[in-house]
Amino acid sequence: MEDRARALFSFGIIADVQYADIDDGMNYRGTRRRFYRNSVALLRDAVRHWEETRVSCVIQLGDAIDGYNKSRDASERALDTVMTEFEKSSADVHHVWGNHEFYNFSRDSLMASALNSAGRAGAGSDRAGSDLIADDIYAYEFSPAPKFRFVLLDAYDVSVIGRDASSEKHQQAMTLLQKHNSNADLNQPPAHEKRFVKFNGGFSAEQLQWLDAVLTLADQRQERVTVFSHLPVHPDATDSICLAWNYEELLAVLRAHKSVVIFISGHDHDGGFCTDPTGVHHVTLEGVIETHPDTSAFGTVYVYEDQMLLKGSGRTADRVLKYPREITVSE
Ligand SMILES: Nc1ncnc2c1ncn2[C@@H]1O[C@H](COP(=O)(O)OP(=O)(O)O)[C@@H](O)[C@H]1O
Repeated sequence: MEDRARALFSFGIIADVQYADIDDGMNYRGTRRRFYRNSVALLRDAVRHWEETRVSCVIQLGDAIDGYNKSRDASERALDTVMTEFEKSSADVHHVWGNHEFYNFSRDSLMASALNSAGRAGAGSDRAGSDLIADDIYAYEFSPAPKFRFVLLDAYDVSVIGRDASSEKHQQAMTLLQKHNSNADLNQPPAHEKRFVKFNGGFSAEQLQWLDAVLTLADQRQERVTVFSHLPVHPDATDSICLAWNYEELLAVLRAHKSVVIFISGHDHDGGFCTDPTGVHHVTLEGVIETHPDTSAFGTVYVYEDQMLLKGSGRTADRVLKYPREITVSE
């Protein structure tokens, strides 16, 4: 691997910590063990590593605490436990929201919680004060270093779990879900288009338009853009059940902009990776919750002029992520 000291900057990535103060269990299909209590210890190790590495920022890719906390009236306590570890980071931590955020909290309470990191975008954002794109859409962008831009997406913008039952977007999501899924239990996937389950969601037209505008500006400025979302959007980078509902629309926006270099998501605890024909790399990060206490699952990404190097820890693999296109002054 290239000399890491020469990197322009570096950042940490971690997904699906899903902490709960309960004994180990299994995933729904009974195929993977879940280490609910130990997951916070793996997070602690990751933060310690990033402190030593002196990363510029950390991106938490969603599902910070597990839905089990809700029924045990332990959501706030579990969130405090996880946040205590993130607070040990001297670098800013940016939080993406996943399905388990919505099992524990309403959208309004998330907006008012420590999981709303939009204020940390600061001067790097194009918007004064780094506002969200709308009062109720948790998506924002910022520049972690000159010529680089990070975009955090809200994959539960149109969803049943992420929207109040009385809202238009909830109705819209329910109509879409029931059109594709006729099961009585909407968490049970249909035979085809398995992604149409209640624990997934999608991006509104408003969010797609905003992303398109951010990427247009980034193209003009010749920036390199990395996009983060809880749900994966590339069928080759994940199990089909884990995809965002309207992943094709999101992919079309990414493919239309030469500034986009990497897309990073969580949700699929087994992880995944592919490179789109456009050259954009899609990384689905392994979930901490299904990671044995003896190992780990997180990444430290070293950013260079022409590529990023993902240095994986434990079951996360190392990857060389070459940028798809040269950027030249004449472009
Ligand atoms: N095949 C399925 N049929 C019915 N319910 C399911 C199925 N798979 C998952 N679920 C339920 O959907 C929710 C989310 O699934 P889970 O595996 O916990 O997601 P995550 O990977 O985000 O933790 C849970 O309440 C789980 O019990």
